[in-house]
Amino acid sequence: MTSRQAYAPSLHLEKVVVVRGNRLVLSNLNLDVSAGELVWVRGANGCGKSTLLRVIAGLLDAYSGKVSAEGKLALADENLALDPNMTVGAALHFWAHMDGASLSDRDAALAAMDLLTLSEVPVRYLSTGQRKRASIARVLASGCAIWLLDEPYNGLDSASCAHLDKAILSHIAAGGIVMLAAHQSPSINVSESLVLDSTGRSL
Ligand SMILES: Nc1ncnc2c1ncn2[C@@H]1O[C@H](COP(=O)(O)OP(=O)(O)OP(=O)(O)O)[C@@H](O)[C@H]1O
Repeated sequence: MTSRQAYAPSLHLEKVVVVRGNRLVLSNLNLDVSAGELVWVRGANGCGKSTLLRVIAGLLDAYSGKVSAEGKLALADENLALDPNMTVGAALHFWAHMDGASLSDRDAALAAMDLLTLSEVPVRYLSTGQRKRASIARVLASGCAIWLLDEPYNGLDSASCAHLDKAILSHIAAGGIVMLAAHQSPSINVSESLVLDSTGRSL
């Protein structure tokens, strides 16, 4: 988290219900997350982990209930929001600029995800793991207080997993919030584990 955040971030979900297609995906979900917390969202395929992050990010509407966030949010999911025809450095700078972040924030994010040597490479040439690292770097460069990371470890080698762990630890130590959806237990300590069951309830 950067010094631009002048107040403590928080997330609050109250009786959130989400319907997708004709299916109840999240059912009466309550959640409170405070500054400095890492929440691991887990559960079986299709239980609603990605849906939850997208609802918090404001990309999907809840059918009912309340979602409120103090602080700016950044989401990294399977959709790579980087222009394939730009270089990695330019694509990340574009988003950092949109988020009100600086070139040095972008450079710090590139360094954190070990992408400096790929800065001049077009996004379309990246391998799967490199694309994932670039997607995470976009969140790191955003300066947002609340990170929503959907399966961020998928496709990463062990060195990149360690880079990501370090970035998450540093973000929560600085008072940020991380919501992390993953099937595997993160190797760093989580503050809370939110387990969704197949009917979208938290266990
Ligand atoms: N666009 C959509 N329209 C209708 N239903 C959808 C849509 N997208 C997802 N769903 C359904 O919503 C449910 C939750 O999907 P979601 O992607 O949130 O699950 P998940 O827990 O992230 O799964 P996984 O572990 O496989 O990534 C699934 O039953 C899925 O089929």
